[in-house]
Amino acid sequence: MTAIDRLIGPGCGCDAGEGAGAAISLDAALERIAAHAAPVAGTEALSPAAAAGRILARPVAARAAAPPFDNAAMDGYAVATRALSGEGPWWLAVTDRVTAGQGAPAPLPGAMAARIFTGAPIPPGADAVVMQEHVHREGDAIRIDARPAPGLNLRRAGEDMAAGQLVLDAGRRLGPREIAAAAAAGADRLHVRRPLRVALMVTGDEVQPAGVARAAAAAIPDVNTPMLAAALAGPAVELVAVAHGGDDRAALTRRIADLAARADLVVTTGGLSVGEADHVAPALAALGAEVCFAGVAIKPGKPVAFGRLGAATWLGLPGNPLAAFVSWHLFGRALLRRLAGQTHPVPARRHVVTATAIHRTPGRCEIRPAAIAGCDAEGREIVRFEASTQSGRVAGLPGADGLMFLPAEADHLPAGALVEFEPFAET
Ligand SMILES: Nc1nc2c(c(=O)[nH]1)N[C@H]1C(S)=C(S)[C@@H](COP(=O)(O)OP(=O)(O)OC[C@H]3O[C@@H](n4cnc5c(N)ncnc54)[C@H](O)[C@@H]3O)O[C@H]1N2
Ligand code: MOO
Repeated sequence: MTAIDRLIGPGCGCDAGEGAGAAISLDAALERIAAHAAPVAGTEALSPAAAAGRILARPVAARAAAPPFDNAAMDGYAVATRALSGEGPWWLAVTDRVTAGQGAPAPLPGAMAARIFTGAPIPPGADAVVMQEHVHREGDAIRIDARPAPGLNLRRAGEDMAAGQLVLDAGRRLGPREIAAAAAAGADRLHVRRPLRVALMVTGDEVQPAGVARAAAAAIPDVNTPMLAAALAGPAVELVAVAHGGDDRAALTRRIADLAARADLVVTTGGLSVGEADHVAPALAALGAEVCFAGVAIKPGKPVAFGRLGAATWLGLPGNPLAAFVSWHLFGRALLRRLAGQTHPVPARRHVVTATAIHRTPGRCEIRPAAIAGCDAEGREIVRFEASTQSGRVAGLPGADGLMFLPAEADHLPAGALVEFEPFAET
């Protein structure tokens, strides 16, 4: 009998035999998230600046060529190279002054020059800009000693983007790089997904806000609420509720039902294990949740669970803070991306080598915080880490650069073993 009675309800489509038994693999769990979480409906149109951090719902194509007209790449003098006859030096009268932002300049008559500034439109007839440092100016004339090549210091219309060119696919998270491209494409409105409504609930009577916990016997400071609120902070998420569920099962059940009615995603921590005081799974069962997995063969994070509760999605993280952190990193972020419609691939894991030997109990894929500590003689990154994984300890997290993955079957890995590593940097 599993902790959750109604594993894999109708419509979920998961493999009931596998899901209801032992913990499934990390990859199988990620596949179930991909298969059973769908992007939420609802989009809005925002200016590029206001869309920062949101997920693009429609592709962006260039409204016009970028740059829109030929313009100067340097401050200097626009000239017509074909009008420079014979050998230099050439003396040219300066007939015009063209600044960035002014209207269309007059055509350049033959062997003359126009003073021009970076970004200013190139006068018709000119085909090169000579930098002012390469010109000798006397009064209203300039002397050029070396023949400029046609196209010198010119930025041609459309050389960055052609009109109509696809610049961004739907599903991209809009960071500074994407917003730069969208703005250059002339987009004044970007269609983005509405923010995801997320409710967060930690459980356990012993878990209290830090100030309360200091004063109370047998209480511990709540790590998971601030940690997950920080992980969720950002324009693509609206944190609609931050709740604390106590160890009263009926009250907890009502609270979860309330959160599920208000949120696209309910994230709980704790109460997932097998003790009588672990009430989250029974509460979910009482509410008729469809559970796609409950238990993944990873360490830490084994009890992590995922399913649906009415129209909401539920992610149950273990209470131990490192287990909650790791399972959020692996599954929470994948689930958020999926619900938010973010389809652009995130950077893949890379390979690194271990600084020291590892002895461990095989069985679960182990995910251990690790810090990059330099490179070996072959240029491979070396990682350092603590001697064992303790799912209640988080003191080492600030010193880590990412998570390393130790294969489930490995009981001994020598120093210098090749392992997978996923950096913490935004993915
Ligand atoms: N008999 C068994 N016991 C346990 C098993 C098992 O298979 N059989 N699994 C262990 C594993 S692995 C984990 S991980 C934990 C997960 O337990 P829960 O998800 O039910 O979490 P809790 O029991 O509620 O809490 C565990 C631990 O974490 C502390 N905690 C909880 N919430 C917070 C918070 N917000 N901030 C800081 N610390 C928190 C809590 O006080 C407990 O010490 O179960 C093992 N047991
Ligand atoms: O799976 Mo638990 O998260 O090891 O402590």
